[in-house]
Amino acid sequence: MQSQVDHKEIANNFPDIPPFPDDVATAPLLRLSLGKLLAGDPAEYAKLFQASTDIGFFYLDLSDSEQGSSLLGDADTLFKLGESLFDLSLDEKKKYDFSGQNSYFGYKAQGVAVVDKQGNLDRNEFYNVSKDDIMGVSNPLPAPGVLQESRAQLGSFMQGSHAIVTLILDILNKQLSLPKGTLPNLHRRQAVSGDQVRFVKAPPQPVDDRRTALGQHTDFGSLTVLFNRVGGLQVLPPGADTEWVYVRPLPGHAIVNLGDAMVKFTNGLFRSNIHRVVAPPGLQAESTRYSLVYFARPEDSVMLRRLEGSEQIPRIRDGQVEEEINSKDWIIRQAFRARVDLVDDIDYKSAGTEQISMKIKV
Ligand SMILES: O=C(O)CCC(=O)C(=O)O
Ligand SMILES: [Fe+2]
Repeated sequence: MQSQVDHKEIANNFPDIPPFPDDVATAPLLRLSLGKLLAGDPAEYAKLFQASTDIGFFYLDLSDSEQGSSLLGDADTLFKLGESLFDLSLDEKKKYDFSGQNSYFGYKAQGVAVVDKQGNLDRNEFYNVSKDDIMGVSNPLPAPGVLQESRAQLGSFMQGSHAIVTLILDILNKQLSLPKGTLPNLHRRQAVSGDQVRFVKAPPQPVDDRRTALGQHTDFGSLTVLFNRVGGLQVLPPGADTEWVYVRPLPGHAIVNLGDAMVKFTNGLFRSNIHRVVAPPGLQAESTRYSLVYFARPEDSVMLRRLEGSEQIPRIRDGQVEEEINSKDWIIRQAFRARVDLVDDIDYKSAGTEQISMKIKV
């Protein structure tokens, strides 16, 4: 199993946020250094590969390189922007709900998705901003003034996040001995894709009714770069009879996880781990939880199937059938599967690629 994060070397908690409790079970995620990855450190490359196959989640220390520090600064700016964005009235925000037009960009109100088998509804709101819109790859969508005024900041955050995604894809490409550029070339920044920034807000929950805020899921793209300050994110580690454990937010770090596309590209060698968001633990339960995400997804037309050209990627087994689906269709299907307002056949539990990930039974 992986080494425990050493909390002593690094700041334990975020200023102005109640401490994350020490008495809850946390995921022993590997902690990688962006500085070392940028420097081409072989041991760090090996850790990246291990994290990608074992659990598909890791911490990335952004504080030890200029590139990372600049992204941390952009994330700070967007956390503030997220607060003003969600402070708009519900009527105003609902003007930017484009789900009726089969688009996952824009606003998602609280309480539209089923989170568990009892049929309880979600307890968080989202705003998804398209990378293509901000980068000028597609026509701009209507957006509230606070976002219109912040296009430069959004662009800077997207560029910084995408650069990290490209670095990680490039390293994994090398580790897999795939033909040069295979993975990065499926995720070009100027190509049409479902890449997006997501702002998330979850209000404190009533003391006697604390429930799942965001239902269990695997991310459906390639790589997710997540900024958390208040706890609540949980992962279900691989293996039989495992239990949900928290991912402790670490100052100066992003939480990075692999999505379904990486599982499909590697026929189950890499893992897209199931996760969810519950009420924050301990004293943090009284806090409003904001989080900030960059989702990198394959370009829209990319078919989500095993990549050719690597001996390390397991072959398609006899009788195994690969679904014929491109990135765009996969994302729409997964994004809307639990929406009471959009689909008749609710699938709250969709395991994404769990069935082809090699190390778990759900
Ligand atoms: O808010 C978080 O910490 C996680 C959000 C998440 O998993 C998602 O939006 O896919
Ligand atoms: Fe997620």
